[in-house]
Amino acid sequence: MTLLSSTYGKGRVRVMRLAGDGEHRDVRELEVRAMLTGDIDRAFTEADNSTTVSTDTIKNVVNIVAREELDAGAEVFCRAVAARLLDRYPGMRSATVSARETRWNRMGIDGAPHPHAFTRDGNGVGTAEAVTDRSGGRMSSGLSGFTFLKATASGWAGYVKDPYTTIPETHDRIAATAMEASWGWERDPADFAQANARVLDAMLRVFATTYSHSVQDSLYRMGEAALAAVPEIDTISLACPNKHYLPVNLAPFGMDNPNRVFVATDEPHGQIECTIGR
Ligand SMILES: O=c1[nH]c(=O)c2[nH]c(=O)[nH]c2[nH]1
Repeated sequence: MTLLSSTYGKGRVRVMRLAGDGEHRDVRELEVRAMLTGDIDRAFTEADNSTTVSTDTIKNVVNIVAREELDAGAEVFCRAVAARLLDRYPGMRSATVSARETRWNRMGIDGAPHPHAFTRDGNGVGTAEAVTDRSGGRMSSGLSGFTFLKATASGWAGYVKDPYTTIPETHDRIAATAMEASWGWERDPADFAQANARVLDAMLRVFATTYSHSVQDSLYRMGEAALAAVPEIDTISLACPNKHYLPVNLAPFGMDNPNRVFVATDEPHGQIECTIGR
């Protein structure tokens, strides 16, 4: 038998960092996963742990870097953890460190930002990943489970019709999704958080302001807009369920339903995915 590949590390390392002083605080909450490859195979094949760093130690490295990097955004934090693991453990070949961010929005009280009270942003989580080996690395950022809809200006028509087809064409429907998006950095932007916000703004502007011929059509044009808006990214991947809202048949009650009453469904759902580059 042959061990074809191996990796290991620590998942779901939950770490909250506080920056600021006195009354004023910034909060950054991440769930981190740190995975290593390298000189680790004999732990799998020979029951020999002599080159294996404990996953408990990997968790400790996450917390140590957290103490040192109180102000770093998720991307810079992931890269710092990956770099520390490779610096500290010469037997390791690569480190892949990813994070999911719980975003805390500063409360506004009497119209003013509160110095240390926050509400949790319920729409999706931010993601970041640093993949680092001894010749360099690559970073990506993203959003997971970001949910949005438009109530008209969306249709589905002109598709293959055959004896198996039952869905009617429509030029007016609800389009809704919970988006998984990630974009790759060709170079660092001046500010990751601001650049990420521009990626999202560009995508939502296209979604909201243009007619959607399909989820496919919207995703491609949203990705194009993100690439145009942020020159530092070189790819963007989008994966979107088409969360169907199906018109309810009210004819048995003598009522029409010109796209006013729908049943909200989670399953089955269309699943539309693409990756766009320059
Ligand atoms: O935007 C859509 N894309 C599809 O591929 C599809 N298929 C379907 O039944 N409805 C839709 N809507």
